[in-house]
Amino acid sequence: MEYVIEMNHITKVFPGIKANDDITLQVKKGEIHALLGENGAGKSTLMNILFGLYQPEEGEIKIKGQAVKITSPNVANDLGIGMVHQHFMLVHNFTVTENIILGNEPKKGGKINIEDAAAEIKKLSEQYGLAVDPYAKIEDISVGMQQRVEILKTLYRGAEILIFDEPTAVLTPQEIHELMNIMKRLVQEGKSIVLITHKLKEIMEVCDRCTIIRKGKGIGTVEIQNSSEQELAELMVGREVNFKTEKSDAQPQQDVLKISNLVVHDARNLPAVKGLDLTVRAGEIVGVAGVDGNGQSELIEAITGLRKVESGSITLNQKDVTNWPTRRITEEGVGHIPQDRHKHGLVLDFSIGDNMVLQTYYKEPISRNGILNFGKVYEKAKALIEQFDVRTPSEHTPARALSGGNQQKAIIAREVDRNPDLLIAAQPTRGLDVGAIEFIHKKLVEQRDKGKAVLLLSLELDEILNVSDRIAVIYEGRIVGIVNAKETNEQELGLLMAGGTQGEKVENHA
Ligand SMILES: Nc1ncnc2c1ncn2[C@@H]1O[C@H](COP(=O)(O)OP(=O)(O)OP(=O)(O)O)[C@@H](O)[C@H]1O
Repeated sequence: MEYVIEMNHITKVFPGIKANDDITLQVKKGEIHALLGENGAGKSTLMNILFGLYQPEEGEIKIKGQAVKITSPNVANDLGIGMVHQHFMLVHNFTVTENIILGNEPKKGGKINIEDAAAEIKKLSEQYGLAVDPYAKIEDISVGMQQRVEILKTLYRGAEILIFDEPTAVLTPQEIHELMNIMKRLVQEGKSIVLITHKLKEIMEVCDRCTIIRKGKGIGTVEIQNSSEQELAELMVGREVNFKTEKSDAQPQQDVLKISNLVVHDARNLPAVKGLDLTVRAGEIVGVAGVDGNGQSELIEAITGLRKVESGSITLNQKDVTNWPTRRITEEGVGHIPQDRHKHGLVLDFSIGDNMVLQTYYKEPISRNGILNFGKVYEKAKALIEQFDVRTPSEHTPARALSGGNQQKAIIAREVDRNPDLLIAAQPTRGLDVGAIEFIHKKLVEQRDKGKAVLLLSLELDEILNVSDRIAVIYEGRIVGIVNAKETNEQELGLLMAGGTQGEKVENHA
């Protein structure tokens, strides 16, 4: 059998951790090969080695049977390896074409020839079903289209092997569906794909084989047609995983959050939240379901004091907190697991310990008489790392060096530990592995059972249905329906999310 990629017995050590410990990955030509593992298992490290960003301490790499040394991404490109990163690397005020040819410009008489490039891009986009407008500016196109530009960039450079690093984490369900079709088309046309994803459904849908790694070690490779979601989850985590969150019926009490007729503008100063009403009570989890871009981000930013409220009101425990500064809102009892963990969740250059006390560093017992007690900071951090299973060499490690999923666990640890009256969780499990998702869902339910109010925002309907007690559907900046989670299903929610009207059996608590 011809392998396009052979990574044999790869070992890579970082200070304090063996990120890859004798891992072997063999990818056949024309297959979609999944790389699966818990957060911090070492998937990105292995792919960064393949793309020339890191050098392994041990092991060999063969591309199409030839032993190679991939010393930089340029060498990887020359070997026909392309990488579609999770965080896109595009210049926002350049056009699609300008981005694709950047560093690889076709020249005619010393001048860059944009027309030729655009024609070539059009040809590639038709061949692989990657709809883009070559002359559109990146800042004006959707996230899904930006990703297609990243894919085209690799194809334009002649990639035969494409690495996708959690490509669906940032996409809407519709865009995910399109991406799955694009991947199928790419392999039909002879390309080979390595797909890093935590979503087992996606693996079952498009992949041929799957290599599993656990804590830096290779566990094995399975044929997808002979496997199941349950088996993959168990191989990855090393124990049985429960996909369904166990919980008793909610016992809701008094109103904690009450939002009335709220109007909030977006970054372009256009109305994004347009007269929204919503109540979350102590002892319940309210899920907000909706297609991305219907005012969810602006709603959370308004509640947490990150964005101005134009009109309407937000009350917390009967106190009007509309347009209060963020710190006062936090002190009033709001915890926030933000959507964008890099922008609003962590200071990446601070240690994980320092990040654990971002909102409490100036208070007792972390500080006394204005003096920070580092012993207390690290004692607290150590306890949270242990309790929330944050995989890090130590509490002194900079947040930046943690894997994406472990950064998220650190934020959740900090926010849940403060035991806020209202916990806002926005996409709390994005990028997390199934074992960690199970754990986080349990934590949300625990908060609820302690009599706290939980507001969950998620684009994953599975998550909304699994965790919430009531579900509020947001559409064009308003709550268009509130349903009991036990009495609804994906179809009904999908209809409401698309602006449909609410059926008879819907209760109304807004
Ligand atoms: N540049 C680095 N310096 C130090 N440690 C690192 C570095 N990059 C990764 N690590 C560590 O290596 C381990 C593997 O990380 P890696 O990012 O490969 O995991 P992953 O499987 O991709 O995780 P996730 O699914 O959460 O993205 C982690 O413990 C991480 O903290």
